[in-house]
Amino acid sequence: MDLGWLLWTFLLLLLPFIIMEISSTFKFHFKITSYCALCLLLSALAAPMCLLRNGGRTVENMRIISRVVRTLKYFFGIRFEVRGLENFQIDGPCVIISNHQSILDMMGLMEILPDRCVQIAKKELMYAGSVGLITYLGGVIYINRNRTSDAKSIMAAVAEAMISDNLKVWVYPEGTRNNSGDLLPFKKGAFHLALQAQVPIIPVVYSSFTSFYNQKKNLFTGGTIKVEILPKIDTSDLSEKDIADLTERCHQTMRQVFFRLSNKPYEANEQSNCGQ
Ligand SMILES: CCCCCCCCCCCCCC(=O)SCCNC(=O)CCNC(=O)[C@H](O)C(C)(C)COP(=O)(O)OP(=O)(O)OC[C@H]1O[C@@H](n2cnc3c(N)ncnc32)[C@H](O)[C@@H]1OP(=O)(O)O
Ligand SMILES: CCCCCCCC/C=C\CCCCCCCC(=O)OC[C@@H](O)COP(=O)(O)O
Repeated sequence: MDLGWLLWTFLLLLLPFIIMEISSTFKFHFKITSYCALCLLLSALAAPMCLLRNGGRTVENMRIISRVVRTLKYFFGIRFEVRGLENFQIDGPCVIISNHQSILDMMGLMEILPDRCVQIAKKELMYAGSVGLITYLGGVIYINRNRTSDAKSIMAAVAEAMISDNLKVWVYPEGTRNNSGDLLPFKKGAFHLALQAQVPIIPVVYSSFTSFYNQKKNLFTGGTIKVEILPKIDTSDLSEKDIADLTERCHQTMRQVFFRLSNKPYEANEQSNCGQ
């Protein structure tokens, strides 16, 4: 057999794998594009409802937004198993911290969002068309992650608003999306905020998406997300010097729960979270 035939046979054998790869890449991008398109569409539908009902930018709009966003999961075969909802039943403000894996997190966020709760988001989200508009109408607080001093002064103002307006604030302490199957070290903003406002912290953990959503493997199928709302952590006896410790404690607790919910054996983390 000459070399040409050998090459053609080899290519022919590879063809099914090439087709499978192209079709899975296509399917993945199609699903992600549909997700973004649906977010834009639902936001465009929710915006007039918010304006008609509440007139402008207010946390009250979050009720409408969460009801609308909760329909998204049916399009993508996502189910939620929620435990610990009773831990949200506290009077007054608190800081809620949770892990952040992907843009799909908006479904998990809205699935359990308590009343009078706004989120901290990167300012770039403001420019995401109708999604930006709906975040503005819902009272989302924007921060510039490239300017620590600006972010800090905004957080200080948020601490005051939490008390005066009885707000809960949802922060992703990893500071960015992370779909690695582990938690990133936590930034300290959420913990400063809780101490400045003298309010408790409620950790929320979502199980790993990697079995049904993985950008690197072009994987996006339906799946079940386990969610656990943990008991509140009191901060009333703590001061600035305890922040590193508190951050580390929350990180460790959430990491343990994350591994348990994701059915993965717990791997002790040698690296300290402090000073990150
Ligand atoms: C249908 C469509 C859907 C609709 C969806 C609607 C909902 C939308 C939901 C949207 C969801 C969107 C989700 C998203 O967009 S996630 C991305 C945006 N969110 C975040 O980044 C939140 C988490 N980040 C932080 O908390 C950071 O700490 C910030 C951003 C505040 C600063 O980060 P930075 O990297 O710049 O600095 P650093 O953390 O290394 O800290 C540096 C030093 O400063 C000290 N320090 C920090 N903070 C404070 C403070 N407050 N007072 C006094 N000091 C403070 C700190 O101790 C440290 O000092 P030292 O300890 O080393 O000495
Ligand atoms: C006319 C302008 C049109 C702009 C179109 C923009 C398209 C965007 C459309 C839909 C996006 C739906 C996503 C829902 C909200 C996702 C919030 C989110 O997850 O933000 C990521 C942020 O937490 C962390 O960002 P990085 O991981 O640091 O990066």
